[in-house]
Amino acid sequence: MTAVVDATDLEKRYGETVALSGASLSVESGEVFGLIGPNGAGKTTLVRALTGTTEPDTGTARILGESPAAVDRDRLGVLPQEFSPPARLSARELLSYYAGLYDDPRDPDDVLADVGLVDAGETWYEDLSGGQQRRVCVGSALVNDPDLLFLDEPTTGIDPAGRRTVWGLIEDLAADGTTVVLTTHDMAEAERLADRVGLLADGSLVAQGTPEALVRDHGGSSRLTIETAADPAAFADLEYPVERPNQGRGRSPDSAVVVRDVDPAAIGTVVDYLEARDIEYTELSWAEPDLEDVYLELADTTERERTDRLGGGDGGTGESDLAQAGETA
Ligand SMILES: Nc1ncnc2c1ncn2[C@@H]1O[C@H](COP(=O)(O)OP(=O)(O)OP(=O)(O)O)[C@@H](O)[C@H]1O
Repeated sequence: MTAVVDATDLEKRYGETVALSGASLSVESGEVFGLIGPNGAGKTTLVRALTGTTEPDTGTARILGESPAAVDRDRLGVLPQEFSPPARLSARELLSYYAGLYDDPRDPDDVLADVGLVDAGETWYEDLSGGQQRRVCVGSALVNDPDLLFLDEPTTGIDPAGRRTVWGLIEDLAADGTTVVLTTHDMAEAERLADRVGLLADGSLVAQGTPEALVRDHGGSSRLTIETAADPAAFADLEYPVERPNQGRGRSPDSAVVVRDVDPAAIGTVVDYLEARDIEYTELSWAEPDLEDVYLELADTTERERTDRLGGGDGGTGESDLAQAGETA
């Protein structure tokens, strides 16, 4: 297979801020590569360095076999995170306008249909909803039928049905051989669309792999979540590890405990334990580890490392985890 995106040791500073600190990645032809990571990790800067809109301080980047600034724009599609097209053009006019910039564009009406906006074709951009606007922007990155497509948070602000339209579109593009690099904060999106996922933290890729491999290597064990006001200390005699849920999962840590590593067949023993000790609970739910667990674990580990490096840490325990993650990358 041919590497369509090939970046080695990219570094980029903005004054004192280190946006990229040795980011390397390679994306093969026809792959969908998902880039995930916390706010400020460097995802947009990496996309900008790979698409020729910013120059890295050091390191090398090649896309479609050329330097990003030299690549034939007819072969490249880019949806930036911030994109504000002229407000007083209709959705159809905007797509026609962008189509006119290329030698052999797609029919704008087909693109309008692809992004699910046929009925809103005559509406001015400024009168579209936020999600519809984003869909027009996605369409504008597709009008030249690119071989390589960068989508920086394509579905932000799009409702669940619209998100599925965009997901289907990306799947169809990938099936036709388009190489896609996608940044997202939506772990379900990364897990569903990406052949491989790279986790960027603190300016470098700390782990890369298929979603399955990342979950296997870094996702930890299964979670049995018990909605209860009881303190984890009440579970001291339970034979499984017990912890508070991570706040990244949108739960108040005081309203639940998580029991790790319980086989589904053994859930009954945990229920017996709760009942024998009169521990009140409202709900039990069991889940396999997923990409969100990987994200929370590795992003948290990197943050602890960074804080320790800056001398403000509490001696966190993530060193060995990060070393392991580095080996994966
Ligand atoms: N043009 C710029 N000038 C100064 N600092 C910048 C610039 N662009 C990015 N940065 C800084 O570089 C770091 C990385 O930013 P970047 O936008 O690449 O992160 P990100 O991972 O895309 O974040 P988010 O998930 O919030 O979009 C941040 O600290 C940001 O403030």
